[in-house]
Amino acid sequence: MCFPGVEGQGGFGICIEGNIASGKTTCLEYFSKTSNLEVLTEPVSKWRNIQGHNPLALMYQDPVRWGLTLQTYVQLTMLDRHLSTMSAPVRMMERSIYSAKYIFVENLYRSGKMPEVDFAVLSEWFDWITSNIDIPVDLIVYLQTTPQTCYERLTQRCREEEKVIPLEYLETIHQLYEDWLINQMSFKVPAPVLVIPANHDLQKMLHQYEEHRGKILMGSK
Ligand SMILES: Nc1ncnc2c1ncn2[C@@H]1O[C@H](COP(=O)(O)OP(=O)(O)O)[C@@H](O)[C@H]1O
Ligand SMILES: Cc1cn([C@H]2C[C@H](O)[C@@H](COP(=O)(O)O)O2)c(=O)[nH]c1=O
Repeated sequence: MCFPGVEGQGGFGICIEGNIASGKTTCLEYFSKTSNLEVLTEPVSKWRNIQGHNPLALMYQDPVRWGLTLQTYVQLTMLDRHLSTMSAPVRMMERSIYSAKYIFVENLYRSGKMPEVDFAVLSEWFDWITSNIDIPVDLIVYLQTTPQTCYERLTQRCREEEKVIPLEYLETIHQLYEDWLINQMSFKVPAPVLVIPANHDLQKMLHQYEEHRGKILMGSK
């Protein structure tokens, strides 16, 4: 049994990856003005409100109790994003089901904040999904920042749930991303990776996006 994903729809799928507050949404906003390209932002609003509950806030308050709850919902909503019908030949999506598992679930588990049984359940779900459902990603764009830059941007963005995040948390997430996408020594990387240095100010970032536009969209031609 294998269900078709984006590829089955004949499209080209790009995932924008990076640490919390690295500038992914800003990047997507910029590319959203491109014709024949659809942009799918992360479903954070769903993670902040499922039938009146806020699993994102609960996870930050008590990760041991609520990590599984949040990550189960993240996995479902990411899968839903990957499998949704394409409205343009190129899709640019914020993060992926892969980073949810390889970065955030992995971090909860390794830091001792996710019980082994919760990790086992999530891992079996993830393995089942990725072996039975075609979730093709054609290109990963990694916005590479320092944790310090993200900390400053996160503080400036001031999302209520994230006020408890210390710099060390962003350092750990950063290292997990580097081991996955740069050193390629932790988990299988599902697509070629284009690295864009992303510590620069907004103007320079937009300039870089223009410079990289060809490389990002080329594979879709
Ligand atoms: N290059 C940049 N320089 C300074 N601030 C930025 C830059 N890119 C984004 N920001 C700001 O940083 C915060 C986080 O950016 P955002 O795009 O929401 O990141 P992400 O989607 O990766 O969490 C926002 O307040 C945004 O306006
Ligand atoms: C994918 C994923 C995200 N989160 C958390 C991390 C952040 O607080 C938000 C996402 O915001 P960003 O600015 O787009 O990075 O959600 C999480 O806890 N678990 C996950 O799998």
